[in-house]
Amino acid sequence: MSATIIDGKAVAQTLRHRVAQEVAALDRRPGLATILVGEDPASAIYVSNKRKLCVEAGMRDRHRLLSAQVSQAEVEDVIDELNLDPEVDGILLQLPLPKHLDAPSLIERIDPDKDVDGLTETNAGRLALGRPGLRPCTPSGVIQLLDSAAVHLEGAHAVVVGRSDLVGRPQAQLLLARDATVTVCHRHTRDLASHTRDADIVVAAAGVPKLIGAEHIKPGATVIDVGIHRTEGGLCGDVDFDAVAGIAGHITPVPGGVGPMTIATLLRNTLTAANLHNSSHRETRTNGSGPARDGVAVTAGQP
Ligand SMILES: NC(=O)C1=CN([C@@H]2O[C@H](COP(=O)(O)OP(=O)(O)OC[C@H]3O[C@@H](n4cnc5c(N)ncnc54)[C@H](OP(=O)(O)O)[C@@H]3O)[C@@H](O)[C@H]2O)C=CC1
Ligand SMILES: Nc1nc(=O)c2c([nH]1)NC[C@@H]1CN(c3ccc(C(=O)N[C@@H](CCC(=O)O)C(=O)O)cc3)C=[N+]21
Repeated sequence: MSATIIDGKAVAQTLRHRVAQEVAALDRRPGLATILVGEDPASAIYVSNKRKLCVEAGMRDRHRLLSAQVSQAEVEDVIDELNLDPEVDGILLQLPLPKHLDAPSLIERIDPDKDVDGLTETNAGRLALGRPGLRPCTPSGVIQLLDSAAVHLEGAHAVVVGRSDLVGRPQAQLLLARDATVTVCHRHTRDLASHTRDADIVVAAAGVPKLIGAEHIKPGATVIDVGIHRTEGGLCGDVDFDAVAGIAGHITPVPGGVGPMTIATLLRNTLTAANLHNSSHRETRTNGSGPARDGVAVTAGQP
């Protein structure tokens, strides 16, 4: 094995520690609300991890567990209530939702300034236009991992495998915002390996176990594995780690790579949202002009 392993667990811990320090200095504790519909065991584990780390960072934890049979209107009511709750700064609607629910319209119902997943049309639009806003946690965490390993992004050829709303598409936009030359691959891509083999950076987010093998990677390239699969042999990603680690320059493991960064970034986004709410509250008190609605105080190029 020649690749340097990017330790997502360690980078995530550093970020969570930084968030906790900032939270401790605030007058008001930021609050994160998680909504879980149904009993999918993997989703339940993710949400409980998010809640545990939220409390560890000194934030307020709100949780709504809804039955798998809940109606669209009932979920809408929960979102409306959390949108109005001044103690809630961030709302996370865990995906996927049961098939009878209309996920896009529920996501769209979340107040964009509480949308810590960065999935509303407003925040997706802000990202597409390079404006400040809340960014999706996983792709934003990937950028932070690349930065932690001092991987050069400007002018690099980055190939993103996948174009989902949650990962691939925002990942491509974040890399573009950092001046990478970006190729996006998907199910209709002909000859995937011909694209990835040319890449300085490959971000694998296809949801296919061990899709990316040695034949897909240029020697010395950076390989980021977003995929997570539970198999009989334990967790694995979209990358065949053992095969690729012999060729890549940098590689993220599964577990211990992107996953922990997703949660740490969720906490950072909740802090960002709280700072926004605190400053708009102050403005309301001082000049009575109402809450600032012009976006979130982070710079456009940041993850
Ligand atoms: N570590 C973490 O924090 C997170 C991990 N994940 C994991 O990441 C993976 C991707 O998640 P998500 O984006 O939500 O998944 P989706 O299923 O929503 O999207 C998968 C994307 O990959 C593309 N794709 C599928 N098969 C291939 C293929 N053979 N070649 C090229 N492209 C392909 C699809 O193309 P098309 O659009 O044409 O259908 C689609 O755009 C999953 O394993 C998921 O569990 C997800 C979120 C967070
Ligand atoms: N609205 C929404 N936002 C999400 O961000 C979201 C979602 N829905 N639905 C599901 C995916 C998946 N996801 C993960 C989060 C943490 C780990 C994680 O911490 N993984 C650990 C391992 C944990 C384990 O043992 O499974 C690791 O990779 O080291 C993985 C995956 C967030 N997602």
